Amino acid sequence: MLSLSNVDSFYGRSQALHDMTVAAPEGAILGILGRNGVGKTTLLRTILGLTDRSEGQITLGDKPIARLATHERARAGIAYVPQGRMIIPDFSIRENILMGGFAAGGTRRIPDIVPELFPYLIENLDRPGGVLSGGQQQQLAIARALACKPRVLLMDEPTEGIQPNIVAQIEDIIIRLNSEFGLTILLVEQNVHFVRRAAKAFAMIEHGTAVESGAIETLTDEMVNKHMAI
Ligand SMILES: Nc1ncnc2c1ncn2[C@@H]1O[C@H](COP(=O)(O)OP(=O)(O)OP(=O)(O)O)[C@@H](O)[C@H]1O
Repeated sequence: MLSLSNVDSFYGRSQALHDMTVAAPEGAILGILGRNGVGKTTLLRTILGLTDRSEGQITLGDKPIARLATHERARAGIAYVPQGRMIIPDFSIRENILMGGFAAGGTRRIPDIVPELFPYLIENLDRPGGVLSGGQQQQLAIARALACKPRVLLMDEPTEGIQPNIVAQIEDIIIRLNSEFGLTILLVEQNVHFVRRAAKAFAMIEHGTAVESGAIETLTDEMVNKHMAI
C-alpha cells in the first residue's frame, strides 16, 4: 500500500496540493481523475520528492518515505512513467531502458519482463529512441521504469497523444503489469471508461485535494460530470 496522509506540496511559494489524503491498495490500480491543472501530475511528483517542498506523511508499506531523497524513493520501489514520456531521442532504445536501472542503483541489465511485454523494443535495441512512434515511445518509457524493478508504478496519462488503434495495446499492457506481474499502479488518466475497466479504486482531484475517493464501483456518473466536465 502506498498512501499519502494530509500532504501539502509547493512550487516555490505556490501551494499545489492541499491536505491530500489518498491510498493505493497493494497490488491494485488506483485511478487518479480530475480536470487539467488540478494537481494530478503534482501528486505523482510529490510521491517522488520532485516538487520544491512537501509536508505530511507518505508511506510505502509501513515505511515512511516523505523525508527520503528521490533516488532513495526509487530504491524503495517506486518508478515513474512521466507525461510526455521523456525519452532521450539521441540515446538508443537500450540506453533509454538502462537509464531506469541507474535511477534505482540496480543492475545494469534489461529486466526479463521487457522481452515478454515489448518484443519490438528487444528486436530494435540499437535504434535511437527519437525515431519511435508515440506508442513505441510509451512502451520504452514503461520499459525504462521497469528497469528499476519497482513495486509501484506512477503513470501519468500513458495513453495521451497515442494513435487510437494503439491505445488499446497500451491499456492491455497496463492491465497485465498489474494482474500478471502484481505491480501497484497509480494511474493518472482522462479516459474514465479505461479507469473503470482497470482500476480497483479511484481518487477524484479538485484544487489540489482528493474530493472523492473509494472503490471503483462507487465512482458515479454524477461525480464524473461534476468534477471532469469542462
Ligand atoms: N513547475 C511548476 N511550477 C509552478 N507551478 C506549477 C508547476 N507545475 C505545475 N504547477 C501548477 O500546479 C498546479 C497543478 O498542476 P498539475 O500539472 O499537477 O495538474 P494536472 O492535474 O496534472 O494537469 P494536467 O492534466 O494539465 O497535466 C497548476 O496550477 C499548475 O499551474
